[in-house]
Amino acid sequence: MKTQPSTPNRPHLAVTLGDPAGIGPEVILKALADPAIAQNCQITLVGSRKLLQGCYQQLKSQTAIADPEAFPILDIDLNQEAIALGTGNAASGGASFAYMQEAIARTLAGDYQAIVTGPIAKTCWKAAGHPYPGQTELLAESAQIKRFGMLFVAKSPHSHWTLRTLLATTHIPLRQVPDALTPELLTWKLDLLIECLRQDFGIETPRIAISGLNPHSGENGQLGTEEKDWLIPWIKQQQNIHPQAIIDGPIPPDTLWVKPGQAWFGTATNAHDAYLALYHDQGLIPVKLMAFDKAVNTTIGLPFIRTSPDHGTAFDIAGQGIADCASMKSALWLAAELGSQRMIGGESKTLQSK
Ligand SMILES: NC(=O)C1=CN([C@@H]2O[C@H](COP(=O)(O)OP(=O)(O)OC[C@H]3O[C@@H](n4cnc5c(N)ncnc54)[C@H](O)[C@@H]3O)[C@@H](O)[C@H]2O)C=CC1
Ligand SMILES: NCC(=O)COP(=O)(O)O
Repeated sequence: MKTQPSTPNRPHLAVTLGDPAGIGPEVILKALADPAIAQNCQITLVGSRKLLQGCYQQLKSQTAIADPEAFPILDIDLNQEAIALGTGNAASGGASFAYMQEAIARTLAGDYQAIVTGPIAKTCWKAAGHPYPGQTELLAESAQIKRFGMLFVAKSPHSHWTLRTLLATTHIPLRQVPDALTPELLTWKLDLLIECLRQDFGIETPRIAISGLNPHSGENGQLGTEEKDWLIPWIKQQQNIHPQAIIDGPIPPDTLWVKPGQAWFGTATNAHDAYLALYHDQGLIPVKLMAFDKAVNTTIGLPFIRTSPDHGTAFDIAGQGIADCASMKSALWLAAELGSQRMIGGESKTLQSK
């Protein structure tokens, strides 16, 4: 295994390949073709060396792609013959699960400051006998953390404004959402968000917008009662508990995204520092509309940094060389930035040559 020089404040990132039948290896090697990334952090690739080599050899004549041998590789070569690009199955799910287990164990042992994960398919994990809703839940369980959150971070290339969206509930059926949403759940999600904004983004006096659940936030109970019954009183209570913050809401879910949309394109300057969406698609439809090629999925509440691109395994285009690596690049940048910040234990620091 080759090693890279260890430089102060240059965090060490474990980068898992994700599902080997998907676009994870391709977007990772494409992203690492930008030399600025490795200037700001140390990278160890976690996954099959053979697969990385195959990806590199296949694509090197048609696109800018890094030679995987330029990085240390934790080689995990599982069931290679049963894995076919574009077809996720139990073998590919078992492999991506093993990559994650290795990265998590070594990160918990102190080898890495951050894990950047390639996308996995939940169905393939299930087929391999690992029925987790996602990587987020595996990370939290392994770190023995009960309170964690899925926060999407995207920096606008138009205005440089940063969109931050926390999901209050994540991978559960829509039908279960109203019952899962409770004042207790929202209280600790909001606490996590406020702490993350302070620690990782240097925002001591955050402005946070909270979505309603029902159309028009229930229209005073006529279109749904959750807002009237508990969400409005809960927000008032939280405003008293967090006097340093401004907590707005419940904002009708359709209009909540107008201001961030304008801020993204540079036509508004007074958008909030973060948005709390009550369920997966309420938050991720606007995030992906604005920033599919930019957004980073981060897990907050863990004892280490975790980032990931916002997209999935894209089995439909795997092996074609056409996958866009921009979201993976953003995930690597953000992990390096947050890692170096936490290492110096200080204020927000923006990396060079971004
Ligand atoms: N962080 C993670 O591990 C995530 C995993 N997934 C998983 O991915 C699998 C597939 O999910 P889908 O809903 O189909 O979402 P997807 O993001 O994999 O694909 C949706 C569409 O976007 C395209 N696309 C995705 N990433 C792209 C890229 N980098 N460049 C160009 N085109 C790209 C795909 O070709 C497809 O047409 C599921 O099993 C899901 O669980 C989904 C989201 C995140
Ligand atoms: N839609 C977001 C998503 O699927 C993220 O999943 P994971 O990071 O928990 O694997």
